[in-house]
Amino acid sequence: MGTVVDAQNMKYGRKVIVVFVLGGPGSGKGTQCANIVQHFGYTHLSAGDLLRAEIKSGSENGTMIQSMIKEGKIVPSEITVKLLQQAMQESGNDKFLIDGFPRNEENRETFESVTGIAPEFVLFFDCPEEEMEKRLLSRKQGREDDNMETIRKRFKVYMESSLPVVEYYSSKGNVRKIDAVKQVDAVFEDVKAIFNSTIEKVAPYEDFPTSLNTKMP
Ligand SMILES: Nc1ncnc2c1ncn2[C@@H]1O[C@H](COP(=O)(O)OP(=O)(O)O)[C@@H](O)[C@H]1O
Ligand SMILES: Nc1ccn([C@@H]2O[C@H](COP(=O)(O)OP(=O)(O)O)[C@@H](O)[C@H]2O)c(=O)n1
Ligand SMILES: [Mg+2]
Repeated sequence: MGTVVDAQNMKYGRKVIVVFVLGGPGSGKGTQCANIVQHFGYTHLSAGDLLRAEIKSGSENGTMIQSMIKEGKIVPSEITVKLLQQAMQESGNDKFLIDGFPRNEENRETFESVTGIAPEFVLFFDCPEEEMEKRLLSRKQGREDDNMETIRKRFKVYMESSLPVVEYYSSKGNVRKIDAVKQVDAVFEDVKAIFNSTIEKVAPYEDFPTSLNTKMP
């Protein structure tokens, strides 16, 4: 029998592992998530990417989401949690990196109450604002929010609304903090050490390639 946490995290007939990946805009969340996927077999779900896909799909909420992103505001949790839940269900995987979420208390509470899932831990990329600003201004992904005016607003929202979420998990001893100002490879060395020591004691992804796309009975 599982522990209380196991029972809470039982979803779709299997135990679900969620790692929240947090850090300021431009701290390197997406970059490191791509590396973690390769090495540890997680499914990467970026809340921002899901919201941008929702805009592109022409959904009824698209216009509202687009204007909120342009203003650096946090989209109502009801929308974001629904998109995350759908993506988790469709993935067929049971290990998720949830990137850029929860970004405020409302995100955190809604996810917790709707899914009943508690994160295994929070991976927190700690990076000075001037480095994040430099990275965002040279990120060439054609994003409407990577301009100085919106970046300032995003930094303000990050300080006022997102950092308190990190503090919440920190007070529960559930945050793994990474020095994100280093080069990509050096950051990944630190990330790997965390995943190797925290979760992957059992076996690395490469040893069980067939287990990933099958739903457990
Ligand atoms: N450690 C790093 N050093 C320098 N540039 C980085 C580093 N990590 C990511 N980048 C670059 O900075 C930009 C923002 O990275 P990204 O992973 O998109 O951050 P986030 O998802 O946190 O906003 C991208 O252009 C990326 O290539
Ligand atoms: N949980 C979330 C995540 C992102 N977003 C919106 O999407 C924008 C971009 O988020 P992102 O995670 O892709 O941005 P980065 O931190 O990767 O630069 C945010 O500034 C918010 O406007 C949101 O409303 N709620
Ligand atoms: Mg990102």
